[in-house]
Order: sequence, then structure tokens, then C-alpha cells
Amino acid sequence: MIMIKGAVGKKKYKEPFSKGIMARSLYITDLGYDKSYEIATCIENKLLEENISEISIEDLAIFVTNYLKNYVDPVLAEKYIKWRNVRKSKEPLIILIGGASGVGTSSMAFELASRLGLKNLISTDMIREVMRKIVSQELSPVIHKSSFNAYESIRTPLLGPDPVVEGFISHVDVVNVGVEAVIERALKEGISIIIEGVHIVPGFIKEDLIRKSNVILFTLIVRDENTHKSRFYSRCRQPWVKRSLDNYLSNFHLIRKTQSFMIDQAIKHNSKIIDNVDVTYTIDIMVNDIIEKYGGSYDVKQESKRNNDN
Ligand SMILES: Nc1ncnc2c1ncn2[C@@H]1O[C@H](COP(=O)(O)OP(=O)(O)OP(=O)(O)O)[C@@H](O)[C@H]1O
Ligand SMILES: O=C(O)[C@@H](CO)OP(=O)(O)O
Repeated sequence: MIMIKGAVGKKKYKEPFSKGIMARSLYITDLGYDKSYEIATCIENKLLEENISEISIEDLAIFVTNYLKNYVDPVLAEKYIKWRNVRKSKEPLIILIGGASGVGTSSMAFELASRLGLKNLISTDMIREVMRKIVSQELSPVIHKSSFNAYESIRTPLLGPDPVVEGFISHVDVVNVGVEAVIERALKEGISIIIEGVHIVPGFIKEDLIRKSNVILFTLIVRDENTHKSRFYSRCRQPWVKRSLDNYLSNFHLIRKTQSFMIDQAIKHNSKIIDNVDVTYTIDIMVNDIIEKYGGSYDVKQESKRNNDN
């Protein structure tokens, strides 16, 4: 059996090498579960071949990086080490995924959480639901509507040419208070989290939060109208889904307007836009962006030197 040596603060511990845990950490490199497990098995065999029965967690990471570099693919080695840097960071990762109704924010957030092994995921619809219990319809009628038809509840005189966009802005502005509270709590507790939904819009979240280096925002869109429309059919196909297909189809032109507004905001604030047509493409872009932004530099020798110095 191969034992892995690690430390939490000054406390040292040992645990047996687990192919499952190793496969999980390789999964980030987009190898897929089966291939990750296969490589984890090869790594275990290689350790045994080299008569390594005990290894520190840092040396294991170097061993894995070199294995990927020499026997699999140097690009994957780089991804692996960069993701490791992200995981070792002292700050939690706050991933915000916005997009108009139906573009796939909840599906992509779930996929991304699974790829990154993140356990915390919340939808802004749920935040809004809690807020609806606290803030009466009289006080804030807009949040008791959908984002795309909130304009029907605007009480103040219209300021611009498009009531739909104005309703959307008022709606997002209120729910954003709850979104910011979740971000602040996650930062305070040190919890990595994904927050997704229509209420994540560039330009609405406080500057001091969005500028933090560990907060990243993606705006998902579906540029093609027919593809976007078909998403409502696929969403309503499951028998347990209670949201009415007709409601989204009859309001589709309003939903598209909210998407156009989100695109304008993302461009204005220099924020990433992803056309969510293909799941693999969307997740790969998000993963690559995250590891490029937070993964630091890829330097195995540096890590090796650090270990020798310790
Ligand atoms: N890249 C994709 N390729 C194919 N289908 C997708 C993709 N992304 C999402 N879908 C499908 O589109 C439908 C709508 O997605 P989802 O429910 O995630 O949207 P949403 O943006 O969360 O909507 P809402 O904000 O209204 O809840 C789902 O059936 C989902 O499986
Ligand atoms: O407000 C909206 O656009 C959607 C987002 O999911 O919510 P609901 O369908 O509950 O109105």
C-alpha cells in the first residue's frame, strides 16, 4: 500500500493512496471520468514500480505532473498544476454565471460544479424566493414578477424608451442585494461557491466585490433565436417540471430583450460572454478562464525546490 503524507497547519497525517481521489483531481483536465481513473491506476502502478511506499502530497503532485507531461499530454500537466494552485489559494473562488431565462445557467453551473468538485451552488431564483417572503408585493412589486415581465409592475414614470429593460433593471437591482449578501458571506467564511441565474448582470454587483481577484463572472447567451427557444421545450420535457412552456414561449420576445441588455452590459464592463451552444465548449471555456486567471504560473521546478527547502 502507498501512504500519502500531508499536513494541516502543524498537524501531520498519513492516508492510503486512493485512485478515486486521484481520478477526481485529474478530472479537471477534461479527461473524462473513465480516462481519469485509468490514468490514476497507471500512476499508482508507476509509484509501485519505483518502490515508492510513502510520498508527501507535494511530491505526489510533482510525480503526477511529470507523469502527465511524459506519458499523456504536457497541456494536461499544465492544467493539472494550475488547478492545484487554484485549490491551494487562501481565498475562496466565487463563480458568477448570468444569462437570460432559458440559456442554460443552471445546467452549466451544475456541470461546472461537478467538473471543479465544488460543493456550493445557489440559484438567484432561490435568493429571490426568500426575498419575496420578506419584501411584500406592495413594497417591491417588481420582484414578485419574472425578470422579463417585471415592467408590468413598474410604478414610477418610465425614464427610457424600453419599459421591458427598465422593468428588468428594477427587478435585478432588488435581487442583487441578496446576491451580494451571499457573495459577502462566502468571502467571509472562505467558501467557494457558484451563483447562477438571470440576476447576475455585469455592472450591477458592487465594484469592491466584482473587482476582487477571486470573483469571476460569465455571461451565458444563446445567440441563435431558434436554439434558445428550443431550450424551453427541452426544459419542460421532464414530467416534474412545473414551469409552463406557454409562459416562456409567449414571452420569448421579452426574454430576448433581456438577453440583448445583458450582452450590452457585458461588453460595456469588459466581461466574458459565452455562446452556450455546446456543453463541452462552455465548460472548457469557463474552466480554462478560471485556471488561467487564478492558476498562477506553471512551474514544477519551483514547487520541487520549495519542497527540498522545507
Ligand atoms: N449547452 C447546452 N446544450 C444543450 N442543451 C442545453 C445546454 N445548456 C442548457 N441546455 C438545456 O436547456 C434547457 C434550459 O436550461 P436551464 O434550465 O439550465 O436554463 P436557465 O438559464 O437556468 O433558465 P432559467 O434562468 O429560466 O431557470 C435545459 O433543458 C437544459 O438541459
Ligand atoms: O425571472 C425569470 O426570468 C426566471 C428566471 O429563472 O424566473 P421565473 O421563471 O421563475 O419567473
